[in-house]
Amino acid sequence: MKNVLTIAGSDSCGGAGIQADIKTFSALGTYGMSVITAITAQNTMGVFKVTELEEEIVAAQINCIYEDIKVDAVKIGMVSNSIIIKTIAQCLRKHAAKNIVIDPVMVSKSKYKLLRPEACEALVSFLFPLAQVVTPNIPEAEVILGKRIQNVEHMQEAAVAIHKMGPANVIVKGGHLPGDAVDVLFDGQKFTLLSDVRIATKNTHGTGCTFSSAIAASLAKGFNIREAFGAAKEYIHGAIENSFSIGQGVGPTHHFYSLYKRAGLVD
Ligand SMILES: Nc1ncnc2c1ncn2[C@@H]1O[C@H](COP(=O)(O)OP(=O)(O)OP(=O)(O)O)[C@@H](O)[C@H]1O
Ligand SMILES: Cc1ncc(CO)c(N)n1
Repeated sequence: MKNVLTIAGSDSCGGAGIQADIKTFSALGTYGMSVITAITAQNTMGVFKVTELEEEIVAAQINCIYEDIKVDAVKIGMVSNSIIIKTIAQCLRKHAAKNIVIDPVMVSKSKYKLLRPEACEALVSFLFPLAQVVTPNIPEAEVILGKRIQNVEHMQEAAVAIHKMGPANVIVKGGHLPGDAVDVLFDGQKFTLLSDVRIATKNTHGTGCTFSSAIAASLAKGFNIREAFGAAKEYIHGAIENSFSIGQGVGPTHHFYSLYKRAGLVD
């Protein structure tokens, strides 16, 4: 069994954040662990309150895990302030953490700010250089670079520019552009583009969290970055295709659809 850690925020309605990450790790046959950075009160309609945790308890959670358990990959999601960002960077350096996947979460689908604007610089300068891969969506890449991204060519340029900020690989996700869902990987030398038909659904709560967690689980299993990208793209496609409506807003993706089908729990 490979062990995968998520360092992220808790999503009370279970569609994104820590909860989506652990479901993804489990569905992909890895053992999931968590370091919680913030507690969000959210549902399918929006984020209503956020409490950031103290950096001491974030550091203690990370140290506890690394001092006892071999961590095969770590995914970092919502980290809302620069003190917690610096603490995480320090702890991961101390433990020589490997296979670090950074999803630079900034704003929820409902437009709530999950990263303090003044902390963006810390995220880039302290965490990006530690990453095996960073996975910004289009609005995140636009904030990081201060530039509009309107097509696949712009996504490729953005991947090159973000690569210069220190990560070994960059995947710019195209979920926010119209048309097919095209994602761009840049490894410092060449591009890999993966494209899927866009699934017509409103239920895409947590797609970014799920995608980056699938990459982390795949890296933990020994896949190289291109293989991990392919496995994550396939996983997110199935999870969105089988997404469902709970509540009144944006519903979650489905992590265990193939297991449920085999067990006769769904049609
Ligand atoms: N409707 C869709 N159909 C197919 N693939 C999609 C769809 N929406 C997003 N994707 C894919 O899902 C993955 C996540 O991309 P997306 O841009 O939605 O992430 P995100 O905006 O970070 O998500 P979140 O809002 O949860 O943070 C990418 O591989 C993207 O191409
Ligand atoms: C805790 C958390 N992390 C990430 C997202 C992604 O938007 C969210 N909605 N909530």
